[in-house]
Amino acid sequence: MIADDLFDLAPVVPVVVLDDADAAVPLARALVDGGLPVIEVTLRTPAALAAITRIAAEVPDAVVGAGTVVRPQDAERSAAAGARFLVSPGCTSRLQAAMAATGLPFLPGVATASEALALLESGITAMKFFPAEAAGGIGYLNSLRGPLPQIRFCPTGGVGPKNAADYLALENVGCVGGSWVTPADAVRDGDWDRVRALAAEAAALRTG
Ligand SMILES: O=C(O)C(=O)C[C@H](O)[C@H](O)COP(=O)(O)O
Repeated sequence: MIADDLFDLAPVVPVVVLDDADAAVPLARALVDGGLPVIEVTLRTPAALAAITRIAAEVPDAVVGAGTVVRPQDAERSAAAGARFLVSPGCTSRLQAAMAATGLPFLPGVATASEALALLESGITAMKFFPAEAAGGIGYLNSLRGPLPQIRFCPTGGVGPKNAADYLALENVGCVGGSWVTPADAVRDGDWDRVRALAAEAAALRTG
């Protein structure tokens, strides 16, 4: 799988923050059952790597990756834990090299045309656009399409049920990411029915 393939698996990538690795498997099952097999577990909590390992081992239909990859060692550790893709909020040359060295597909974060151009020089055409709403939103992404039609983005940051369909309608958007599918209280309370329902709504966003 290359990074561009991630875009074809699901319209929405849930961005998950897990404090308890025991919640990882039921959470992932709820997302897969709802129709969202691609799951980004952020490395924001000590439980994250264990959560990735458990999902990779126990939920075969899920494609679990690591988010918030910000240091070169995060890339190696995520790969060792079983992550199948990597996502970073921004990128540096060291971080790019470390992510590439894992052999995994990765979505490096960009917020400007220059950052996108720097990655394009390495042949990278799939990127995260972060923080999507704060960095210019739909208008900005649409403006990038003229000079950079070969790049497809996963906008994340401020994307939710109100604007996700509008992002997905852009030709240079492959999928969107966001935390709204896995609200903190639902995860804390183990309300997997709610997560499954939110995932089903999100999975239905891609109209064609
Ligand atoms: O953790 C990372 O690697 C990030 O880059 C940030 C997340 O993707 C966004 O914080 C999700 O944004 P919301 O959907 O607005 O909550």
